[in-house]
Amino acid sequence: MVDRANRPSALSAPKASAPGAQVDIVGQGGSQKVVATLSSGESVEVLLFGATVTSWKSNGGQTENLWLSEKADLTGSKAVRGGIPVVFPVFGPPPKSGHATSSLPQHGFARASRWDFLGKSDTEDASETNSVKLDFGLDKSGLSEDARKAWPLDFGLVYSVTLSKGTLQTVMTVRNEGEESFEFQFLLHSYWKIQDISKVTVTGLSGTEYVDKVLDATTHQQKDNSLKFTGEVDRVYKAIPQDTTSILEDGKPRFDVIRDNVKDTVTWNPWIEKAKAMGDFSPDDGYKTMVCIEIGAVDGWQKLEKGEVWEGGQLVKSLL
Ligand SMILES: O=P(O)(O)OC[C@H]1O[C@@H](O)[C@H](O)[C@@H](O)[C@@H]1O
Repeated sequence: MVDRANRPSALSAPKASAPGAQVDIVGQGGSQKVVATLSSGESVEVLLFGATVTSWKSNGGQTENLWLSEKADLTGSKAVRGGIPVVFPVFGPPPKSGHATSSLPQHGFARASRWDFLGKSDTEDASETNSVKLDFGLDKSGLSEDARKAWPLDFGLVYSVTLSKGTLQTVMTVRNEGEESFEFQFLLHSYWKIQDISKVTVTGLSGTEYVDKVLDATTHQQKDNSLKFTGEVDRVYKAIPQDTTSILEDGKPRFDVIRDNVKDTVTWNPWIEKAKAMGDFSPDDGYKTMVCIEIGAVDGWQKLEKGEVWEGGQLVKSLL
């Protein structure tokens, strides 16, 4: 699925421009975003702040696939509530002490840093003209002073967002550009837009162990092949053997989320009380129309030695 050999190196120049896609940079300051639209109408919007995908429309531009809070801060002051925030280099609250990420905020700095737009390019399949790849880059020089102090390592991230007719691919490349090795976690905190959470089932997790953060933070086993949402869910599924997790509505496939070189997936819905408690979550009953299926590498740590590169991400099919 992902051509590792042809990935751009961290912060390298983009390839030639893509035919058939309109790409614009719109807005000012912290609200600046890249908007790409295919000639067939599908579109994607990526806020430079956090390289957060805030909209993905398929079906000729008719179907919005991402949930975005009505109170999401889109000004570059705060991580976005909705879309696809990028979690790096730590997932959740960092280890209390003794780890290089310990002084970072929850979910790390990537979602709250301004990224560079590196450019648009053709996809790897030259015959597939109706698609466009957008590359975004972040390195040490793009961090706030606080984040740089908390994680003073030399790294280069390239995040590639590829829009095709019925799919969106989002892939991260992490490069160790320093002298010392470092450890990281990575997750794509994707908020999928659905019609009615009471009709949603998630499949493709059976037989997998998960940590239930709502129940008791201990490990359980997913016995059947369908996860339903009848209350708050916050689970970390680890080392999932199969590549695809599917979201069904009313028994009909809605999204296929395909992991690429990552093994873990978080399932999250805040439900009534937690949704109300979040100042930037709106409307209050918005939990009914979203489900987070978040692929990543969060069980333990990925280690990169000097000069090494890691890559992982997702391919998502919108099946409406
Ligand atoms: O409010 P935040 O930092 O965006 O996090 C939202 C949720 O993100 C999920 O990935 C975590 O598993 C939850 O525990 C957390 O509540």
